[in-house]
Order: sequence, then structure tokens, then C-alpha cells
Amino acid sequence: MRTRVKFCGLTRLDDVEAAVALGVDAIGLVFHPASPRAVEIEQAARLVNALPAFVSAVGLFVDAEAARVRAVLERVALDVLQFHGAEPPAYCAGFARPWIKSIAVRAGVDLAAEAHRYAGARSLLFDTYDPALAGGTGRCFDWGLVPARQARRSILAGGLTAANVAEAIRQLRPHAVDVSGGIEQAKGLKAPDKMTDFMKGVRDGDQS
Ligand SMILES: O=C(O)c1ccccc1NCC(=O)[C@H](O)[C@H](O)COP(=O)(O)O
Repeated sequence: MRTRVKFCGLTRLDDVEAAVALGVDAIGLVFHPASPRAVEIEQAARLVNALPAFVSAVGLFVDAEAARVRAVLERVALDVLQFHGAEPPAYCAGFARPWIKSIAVRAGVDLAAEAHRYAGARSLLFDTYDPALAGGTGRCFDWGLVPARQARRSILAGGLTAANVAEAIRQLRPHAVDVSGGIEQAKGLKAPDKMTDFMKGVRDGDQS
């Protein structure tokens, strides 16, 4: 089975079109105002409206007020929600949308317990722990901390690049990979050559 790919933190129409042309499965839009990749609601609506069928739009939130998530959903046709804070399962399930929960992986985190707690999630997204950042760290975590059983339905994130994604896939065989900083020329601005190389890396991983 091929590894699904999500490009995250897109802010420009050109980048969305390039991502679609490369065959991504999903794009991620960051609705966390503190992020350098944050998008405004009308900007996000334009980006999502440029997507063809079968490419999913994922909206990222960090401990947002429920009213804020609802306000975004009224204007932006998001397919999936992705939560990067300390949101409890009942909150995540409260928007009538499929959802993903990000888990900051570090030694001592019980991923089986997190999977049990967030059993309503379509997938868990395993990302790098950083006490100062809710996501988009640009750094890898120790992939050895993810048991094979937990990896299977998961989305692997954190510091992935064209140089390491094939090896990450070979080691963990995740359902999907998620990248932001590894395909950028500057925060929020994607680099076409890095996007192309990343997709090649994914295909190499799938064949390994
Ligand atoms: O990208 C951000 O700035 C961000 C801010 C707050 C919460 C989540 C954020 N991004 C989440 C993502 O899904 C990233 O793709 C993921 O963390 C991987 O990022 P990177 O290590 O840069 O590839």
C-alpha cells in the first residue's frame, strides 16, 4: 500500500496547485494565530476552493475556542480537523467532522494509552515534542519510540525531508507522512523543488 502524503502549512495558491500536481492526498491549513504559517479565514477558503475532488483539506487548531472552529467551518470547506493542543476527546468529536489528534512523542509517553484515549480519531499524528511549539518544529523525534502496532494507522510528522522520508517509511510503515518545514524556502512559503524531491523520497520509501 502506498504511503499517503499531507503537505502542511500552505498559505499560497501556487503552492496548493503545485502540491496537487505532485499528487498529495491532503493539504493542511494552520488556524493557530501564533504560527508563522497561520492563514486568515478568507485566504483559507480560497485555497480550499482550488482543490479538486479527492484531495482533502485539513484544518489545524491549537486549543481553540469551539466558537472559533465553528466560525472557520462556516466559511472553509474543511474535510478533516487536526488538533495540536491538549484538546480532550469530547471536544475533538464535537464538530461533526473526522478528526486527527497530534501526539507529541517523547520518552515516557504511552502511545497505546493515547490511542485508547483518542479512539474516536481517524488517525493519531505523531510529532516532535517541543515545550515551546505546538507543531512545525522542523525536528525529528526518535522513531524507535513508536511501536509497529501504533505506527500502522498513524501519520508521521516532525522534521521530515526528502533526505529522510524514505528511511522513515522503511522503519515505521505509517499510513501517512506529514511535512511542513522540510518543503519550505521560508516559513509558510513552499519550495517547488523540495516538494518534488519529497514526493520522490516517499515513493522510494514505498519501494524499499
Ligand atoms: O506548522 C506550524 O507552524 C504549526 C503550529 C502550531 C501547530 C501545528 C503546526 N503545524 C503542524 C503540522 O502538521 C506540521 O506539518 C508538523 O508539525 C510537522 O512540521 P515540520 O516538523 O515542520 O515538518
